[in-house]
Amino acid sequence: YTQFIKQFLETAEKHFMKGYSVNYYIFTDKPEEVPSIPLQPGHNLIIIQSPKYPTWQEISLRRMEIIGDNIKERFQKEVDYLFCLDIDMQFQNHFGIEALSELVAAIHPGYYNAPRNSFPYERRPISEAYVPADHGDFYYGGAIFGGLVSKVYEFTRTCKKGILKDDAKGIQAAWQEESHLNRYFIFNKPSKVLSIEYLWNDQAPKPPELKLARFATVPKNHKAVRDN
Ligand SMILES: CC(=O)N[C@H]1[C@@H](OP(=O)(O)OP(=O)(O)OC[C@H]2O[C@@H](n3ccc(=O)[nH]c3=O)[C@H](O)[C@@H]2O)O[C@H](CO)[C@H](O)[C@@H]1O
Ligand SMILES: [Mn+2]
Repeated sequence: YTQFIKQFLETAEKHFMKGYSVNYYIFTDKPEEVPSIPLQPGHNLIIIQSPKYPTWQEISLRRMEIIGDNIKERFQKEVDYLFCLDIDMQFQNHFGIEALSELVAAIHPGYYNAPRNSFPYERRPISEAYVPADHGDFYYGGAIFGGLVSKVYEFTRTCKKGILKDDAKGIQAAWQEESHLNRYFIFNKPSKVLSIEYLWNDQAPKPPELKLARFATVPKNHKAVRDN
């Protein structure tokens, strides 16, 4: 996934939080593969060495734990707000402080127009990510969440605990950490819900109601980038 960093950072420099100070924290097990990109004054790139996990599902799941640990160790001293983002993404238009709030989630582009009973929430009651059939308002994407550092901390800690409990039972939620995220936001409402402009799937045709995308997926060859 290090191949996605260049485009992510170059487009972030054009569109993300322009005029504000920004720290980019890149989590990777391959620090030597992080390209050096010229950054604006007041912008910093910090590489955080992370363990290698055997499957893409575990890498994605473990983000909750890694982000939480790092909030405690350093982010809370260094920043006010955090956005936690997938790397296989690019910025395409302005993405600024209008997106900030105490706790922020984004509607998943695949389900913004879908009936609730089609949302891929975790449906097994044995899982900590379980969502009963009569619950849920939106289906959120796992590729972006954020907010005040303290709120993101609480959120990542709760998800991590749920993930570990599931692990002890030998199960993994339907969409890994995205399932735990969705469960959390049903019972702890985000103070801001971002529309599909802020999380768009660029491989899908744009519906007429979407005039522009701000943050969108980059196509990836699953076989080439994933170990499993
Ligand atoms: C658009 C969107 O909502 N995407 C979500 C979706 O699939 P995606 O297909 O977008 O998941 P993905 O393959 O992008 O993995 C999630 C993220 O984990 C990181 N990563 C993953 C594998 C790896 O070998 N190295 C690495 O760094 C990387 O930042 C990547 O962007 O479902 C996943 C469930 O687990 C996550 O919730 C994603 O956020
Ligand atoms: Mn992704």
